[in-house]
Amino acid sequence: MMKYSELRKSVLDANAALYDSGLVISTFGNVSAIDREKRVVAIKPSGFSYKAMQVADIVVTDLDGNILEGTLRPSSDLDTHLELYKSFKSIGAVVHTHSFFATVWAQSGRGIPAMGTTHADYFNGTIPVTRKLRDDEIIDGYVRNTGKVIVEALGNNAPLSVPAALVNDHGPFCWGKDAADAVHNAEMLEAVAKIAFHARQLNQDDPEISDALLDLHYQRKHGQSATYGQPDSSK
Ligand SMILES: O=C(CO)[C@@H](O)[C@@H](O)COP(=O)(O)O
Repeated sequence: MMKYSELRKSVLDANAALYDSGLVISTFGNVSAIDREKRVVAIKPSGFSYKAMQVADIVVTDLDGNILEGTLRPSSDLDTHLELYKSFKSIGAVVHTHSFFATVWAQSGRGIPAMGTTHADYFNGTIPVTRKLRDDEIIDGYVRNTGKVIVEALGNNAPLSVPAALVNDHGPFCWGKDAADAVHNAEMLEAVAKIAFHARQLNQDDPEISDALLDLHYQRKHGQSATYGQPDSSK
């Protein structure tokens, strides 16, 4: 009997959605989600085929990483996911990918500046890149402190206002209020990373958008629930 079947199913579905998005190849990347009331996290098993994954393969741990349900080894990024949940109280899920353009920015050691409204619709400012992790932070077969450098890089930004960071030498981590939101943010990150890469190729001096335009797009949003001008029913 699986005690955390609903959480595990939501994480299985999000990992499947991540694979279907094309943002991950092979077994790169991972998705987890947290149940803050039960104080548990469900995460993808390490190195496991997305196509073959079943609910019973999703690993459940406590917030210290102790396995509570599941027989497989949890993702090698579990410590990073747990650190983000402990530091960012407003998030419900974490996604890691090696998506092409976001990873290009991460490996270049540069954050993605807000150069257009597409960026501003989802990220309220520069998407930060972390410092490089040092060789002495490689301990017992793991790169430690990845979560710590993400939290440092985000600085004073509210986690859900800039729901992504680029880990230097590695790749992007994204998060959201739930697993579907986190996967969507990973998709938007890759779209924005690709636009910014090519914009910079055309114009090295491409300035960032104004604070006013950033604020308009980030705060206003768009769509039926947007807060700008009400539909003119008189037309
Ligand atoms: O970079 C790697 C593996 O080399 C990890 O960040 C990730 O992409 C995949 O690791 P897991 O399969 O989740 O353990």
